[in-house]
Amino acid sequence: MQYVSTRGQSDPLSFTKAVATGLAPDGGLYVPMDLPDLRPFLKDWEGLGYADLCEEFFKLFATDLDPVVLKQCVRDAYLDFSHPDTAPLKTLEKGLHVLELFHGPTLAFKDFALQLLGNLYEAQIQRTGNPINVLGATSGDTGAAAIHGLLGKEGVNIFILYPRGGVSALQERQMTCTRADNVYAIGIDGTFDDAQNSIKEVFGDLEFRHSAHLSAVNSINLARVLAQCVYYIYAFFRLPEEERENLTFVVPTGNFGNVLAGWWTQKMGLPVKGFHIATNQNDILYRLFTTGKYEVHSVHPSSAPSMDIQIASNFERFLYFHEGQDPARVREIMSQFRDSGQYTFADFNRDTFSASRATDADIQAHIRDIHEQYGYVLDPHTACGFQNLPESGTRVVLGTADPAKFPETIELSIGEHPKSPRLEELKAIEPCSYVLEPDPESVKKFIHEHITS
Ligand SMILES: Cc1ncc(COP(=O)(O)O)c(C=O)c1O
Ligand SMILES: N[C@@H](CCOP(=O)(O)O)C(=O)O
Repeated sequence: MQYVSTRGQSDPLSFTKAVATGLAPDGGLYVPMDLPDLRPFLKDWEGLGYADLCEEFFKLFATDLDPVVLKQCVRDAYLDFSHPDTAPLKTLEKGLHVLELFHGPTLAFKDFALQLLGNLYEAQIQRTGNPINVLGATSGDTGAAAIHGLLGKEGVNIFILYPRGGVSALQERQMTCTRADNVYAIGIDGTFDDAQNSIKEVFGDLEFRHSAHLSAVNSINLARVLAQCVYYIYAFFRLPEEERENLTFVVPTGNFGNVLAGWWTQKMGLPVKGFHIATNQNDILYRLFTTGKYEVHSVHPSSAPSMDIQIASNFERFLYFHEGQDPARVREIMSQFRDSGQYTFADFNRDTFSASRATDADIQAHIRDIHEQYGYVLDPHTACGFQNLPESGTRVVLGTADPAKFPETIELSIGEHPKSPRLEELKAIEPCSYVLEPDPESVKKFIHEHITS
């Protein structure tokens, strides 16, 4: 399987090369040259455990990776998940389920891909003999999961930029209380978008990228999106047969990586009716999917802070398919968007997507209502999924984080203060963090100083 850039001006690469490269040299994102047809495999995959399913899925994509290495990477990735089902489906009532994706080591759905990516990077280091320096931007969860996925691995430094004051206190502790001397959690005065733009520019400096052996952990990295495809297939098989028709996945959305992964599985033949994009008050994707206009507004901090994002990087992967896999069109649209902060589609095809936006008041109301109705506690991101929930068919809401990461909002909503032992133990550790301007030159200087010292 080969991977091409959405902007069409970089050479196609194999899986291992595309994963190692992260952002394509032309600034685009890697996508499979062709999405494979999963339908011939689905019957055999039903009943597989999570790791086995993940391995079978990746065999179709990681075609240049030694199958023994792939097996080991996948096996190890899901060992530290605390639930025997890895991604359990919690039924609230017939036709309404929460897919709990927060039983991994950092209590958010990012663990599904980042534990695996950490192992793929370790295998890369062993294969090439080169160290890697990982650079990422986070609004809270990616940073924690990336750090955990790479902690203790030989030959790795981890640089994570996050908005100071823009992540929850416990998310910040997950990044700053590691006691590891190869982890650099860097607070910036700016938004997640500023951090993401800045690291994209750093990756765009190809000379620096190569000399510093930089690797990406955000969902610009193809392996992230592929790993996130697996739980949609797994969830489908966990539904009773009569609930598999008319299935909508409801996906709390920020950087568009999670819902894109689901949409790809549908394009590959998983029989899903549609996807519901659930944003918080930072609603660029809601506005796009309801009006056809993609326009940046400023970010307003919300009680679902990991989704305080305006410039959704995986929108470009959707755009590539929306524009008939025409990289020239992608370049034209992305360039206009970059210059003016907006793009209006004359003929926007929203495919099988619907969308909603939730304010902070809505988030609290959903946490309260679902608790009252079902005795179930939602985290604030998952709560966004209950806004304008599609009324018919089967709805599977993706539970993207453990409520214990956001105890203040839960307390305000239902008067309970959820706790998790994994988070409580961080409170005894002295945090270690750095502060930087979110400009690419400062980031490069910081990385250079710390990898050469
Ligand atoms: C808890 C949580 N929910 C939802 C999202 C949205 O996922 P995505 O950025 O892939 O759209 C994120 C991160 O963005 C998150 O951390
Ligand atoms: N919500 C994310 C934002 C980064 O998204 P990614 O999927 O591109 O890594 C976070 O928690 O950091």
